[in-house]
Amino acid sequence: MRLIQNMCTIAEYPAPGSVAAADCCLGAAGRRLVKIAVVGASGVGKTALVVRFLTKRFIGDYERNAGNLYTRQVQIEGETLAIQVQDTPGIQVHENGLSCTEQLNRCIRWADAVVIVFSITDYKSYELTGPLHQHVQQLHPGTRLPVVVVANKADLLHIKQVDPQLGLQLASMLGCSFYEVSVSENDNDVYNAFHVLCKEVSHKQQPSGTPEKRRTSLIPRPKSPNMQDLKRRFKQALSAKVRTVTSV
Ligand SMILES: Nc1nc2c(ncn2[C@@H]2O[C@H](COP(=O)(O)OP(=O)(O)OP(=O)(O)O)[C@@H](O)[C@H]2O)c(=O)[nH]1
Repeated sequence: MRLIQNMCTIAEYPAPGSVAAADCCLGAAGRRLVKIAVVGASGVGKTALVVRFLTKRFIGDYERNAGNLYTRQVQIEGETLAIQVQDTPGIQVHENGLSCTEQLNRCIRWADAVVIVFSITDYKSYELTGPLHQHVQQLHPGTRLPVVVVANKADLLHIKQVDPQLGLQLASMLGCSFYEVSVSENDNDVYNAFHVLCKEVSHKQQPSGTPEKRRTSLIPRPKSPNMQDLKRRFKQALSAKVRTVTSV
């Protein structure tokens, strides 16, 4: 697809701790980089969502993906950020819980933020959201990774299995933003979901005391009155008064 640039696969990630990985806060042209992984059960519309975000188009049929990485730039609060979006293979659910491949775990560890997608036409995909969120947080010990929950296929109301209210409740319980979208019908909500996530990561990446903050503290304060000058003027006024009094 022509609008998609810099595509590569999960296998090409720098290993955590490598020099390339340490550099990963900066993208091309020294822009700040935000890395987002899109995860969820198979068939919920992850690829469709990513393609919609990148191209504003809905194509309809996608190959089962092997984990492609896409790049685009986004304006967040006046700054152009480089965004890498990782599409991931669908997660299988087994009786004893999630079955995440090492490839998927590597991808989640790599990410600065995660989009968890379920389909309102697939209750099992909704049930996966809680355990998946927990799994994501476990792979990022010591920090709270920004996560957005997206309920897709809102256009398929006639075969709905999940009430949007349930998605909203779950997301707020998990402390995540929630978007109900129809990737096939609307690109605004899709964009908003990614935008909110990028903003959250951007704020997290900006430690206090960064140039932005320091700049504000360097704004020149109004000059305090010059004490020497004040004293001199006070003395002048006083002696003038004394002179007037003496002359009377
Ligand atoms: N009606 C409708 N169909 C959708 C929507 N989003 C995706 N689909 C369809 O759902 C099917 C699966 O979409 P994919 O994007 O391939 O899903 P996926 O989660 O990437 O699937 P895996 O690669 O198997 O993990 C495709 O036929 C899409 O056209 C939507 O919002 N509405």
